[in-house]
Amino acid sequence: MTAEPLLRLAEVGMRFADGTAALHEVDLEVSAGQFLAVVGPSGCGKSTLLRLAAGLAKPSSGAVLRRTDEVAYVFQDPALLPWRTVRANVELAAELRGLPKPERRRLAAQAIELVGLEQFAGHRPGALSGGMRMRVSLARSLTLRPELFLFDEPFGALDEISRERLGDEVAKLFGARGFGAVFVTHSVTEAVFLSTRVIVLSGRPGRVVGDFPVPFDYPRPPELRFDERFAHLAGAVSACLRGEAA
Ligand SMILES: Nc1ncnc2c1ncn2[C@@H]1O[C@H](COP(=O)(O)OP(=O)(O)OP(=O)(O)O)[C@@H](O)[C@H]1O
Repeated sequence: MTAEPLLRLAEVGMRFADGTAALHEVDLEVSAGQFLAVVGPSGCGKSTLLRLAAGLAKPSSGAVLRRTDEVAYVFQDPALLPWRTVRANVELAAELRGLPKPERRRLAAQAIELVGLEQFAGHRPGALSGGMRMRVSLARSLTLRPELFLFDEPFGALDEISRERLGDEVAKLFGARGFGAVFVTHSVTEAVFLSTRVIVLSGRPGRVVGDFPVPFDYPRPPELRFDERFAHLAGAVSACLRGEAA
């Protein structure tokens, strides 16, 4: 199986105009059905890496090759319109694409069901918890059936329980849809729980210092987080992040 990768970064370096070097010779690949988690110290260039992957910036050296335009970018701010209901917010992406109303409705209803918000479809964002708002944001990106998801620390502002629940949701969606994903996080547990592979970046300029395949099958039960093999792998990723030899 040699599926053409959806995204490939080849020896990517990034140096900003002010001289700040953010990334150094980063190589990575993501194909459909691969969920790549990226961890690294603060300021090591993780968001920069996602911006390059999305085509929002050009690398100063190396190449970014993306085989799809069907990309969803999910970040910490759910960016919902407060005056619109959950349903109307979820419909927004399809609306901006110019899809006819019945099609938008259908896609939105499907996505709302996928993230378990059916009972709240008529509510406005102000009446929802932070975790629920994030679910609305996820549902909105799901309507366009993206091939590649780019997540920039999407659950960083949530409490631990909401964060784990959303992690469970994302793992479920990935198991069902099999998109390609790059997920930036500060949480090693989140990285291991969600991904098929964890990449560890060094301090700035970020370069790949660890690459850990994650062997657990999907669907992943929440209790996996307490499994001994899980703890062992998370421990190895943490040690790498702290700069200890594996
Ligand atoms: N447009 C820019 N011009 C100059 N420097 C920048 C620019 N954007 C980012 N940087 C710097 O590049 C480095 C990497 O930033 P980036 O936001 O990618 O890091 P990060 O790993 O996502 O950080 P965090 O984990 O804290 O969110 C930082 O030192 C940042 O200050």
